[in-house]
Amino acid sequence: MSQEQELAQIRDRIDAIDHQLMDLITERAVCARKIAKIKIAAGDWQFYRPEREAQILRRIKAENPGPLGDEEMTRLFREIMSACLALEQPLTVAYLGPAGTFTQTAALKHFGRSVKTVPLGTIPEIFREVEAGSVHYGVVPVENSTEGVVSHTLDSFVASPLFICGEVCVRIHHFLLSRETTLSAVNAVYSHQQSLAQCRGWLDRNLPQAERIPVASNAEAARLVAERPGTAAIASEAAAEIYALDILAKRIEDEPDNTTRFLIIGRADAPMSGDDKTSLLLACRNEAGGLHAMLTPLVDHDISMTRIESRPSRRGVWDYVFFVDIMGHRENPAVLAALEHLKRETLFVKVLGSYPEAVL
Ligand SMILES: C=C(O[C@@H]1C=C(C(=O)O)C=C[C@H]1O)C(=O)O
Repeated sequence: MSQEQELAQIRDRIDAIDHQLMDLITERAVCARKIAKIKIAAGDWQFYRPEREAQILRRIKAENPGPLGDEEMTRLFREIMSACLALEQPLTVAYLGPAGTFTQTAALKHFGRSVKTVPLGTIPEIFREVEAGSVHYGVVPVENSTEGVVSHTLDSFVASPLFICGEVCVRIHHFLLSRETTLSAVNAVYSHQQSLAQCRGWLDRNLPQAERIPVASNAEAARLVAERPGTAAIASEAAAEIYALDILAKRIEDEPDNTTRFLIIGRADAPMSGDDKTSLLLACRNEAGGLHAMLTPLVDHDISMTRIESRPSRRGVWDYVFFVDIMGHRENPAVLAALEHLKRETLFVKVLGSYPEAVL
């Protein structure tokens, strides 16, 4: 067989496979629609099921035979599920805008591209719109591996009735974007304060003369820079396209593993998926051994803590609340017992939500 004939044969096979794939995806979509009908008949308006989606993605990851990597395979299934869910109910998801922020990347990574993403200007606005029910979910950054906690997000939880129903991590790569074509023409760099901090070393070495100007978001920086000669923005690759800027330098973050964790907030948290986390807001007694008493119930019930953050409580000077993440769902017996124990040992305990551990 000539090389031409062999190629033609394999391409015929690919066409046949695509046809089969289309039939199967269609059959899957019809199933999702049937589920929607059953949900509606039962008066269940909870179309989006984060725990079910996490279970499906975990199974896909575990069963993936290769040669496609797990990340690629789960991404494809993420999009198929997103399209199926959109047939049941198109979700609206608010994120920290404008378009092109890493929070938008996080929203699309978590929900897939068949949702409608709604850019909002501030983190408190996202909380307000989700609370008001004008969007289904919100996505907010909570911590960065280089720069630590996003305090606006943690503080917003203190007075909010919302729950955390998911988490997603995004590897952050920063790009220097500008209308200028050389670094020497740049005399000011705009970005979100966290991004300026994440590229501090690179800026010190490559743009020591440029003023660093913090603005509300990276995408906002890109938007401003598009109008101002002599400036550059630190933002995502996506922002370069949206705001028609040139990329002056790629991947300028100081830490190559720079990752941001985002939370999905909604009016309810998630049922158990089998691999879950629970986020808590705790206040310990302001006395000797108070913090120890707060941690003992977790140790006693063999619960592993993945994070602890303290924030001023705003109730008095040197008074703190703690944001604690633990492994396990709040309905898990060991977690339930630990929560009961915690209620006795602390001033207050608020469960911010249980949710599937990030799969993607
Ligand atoms: C199909 C369902 O509804 C949604 C769509 C899913 C899917 O496409 O697999 C999974 C969970 C839900 O978000 C379901 O509840 O199973």
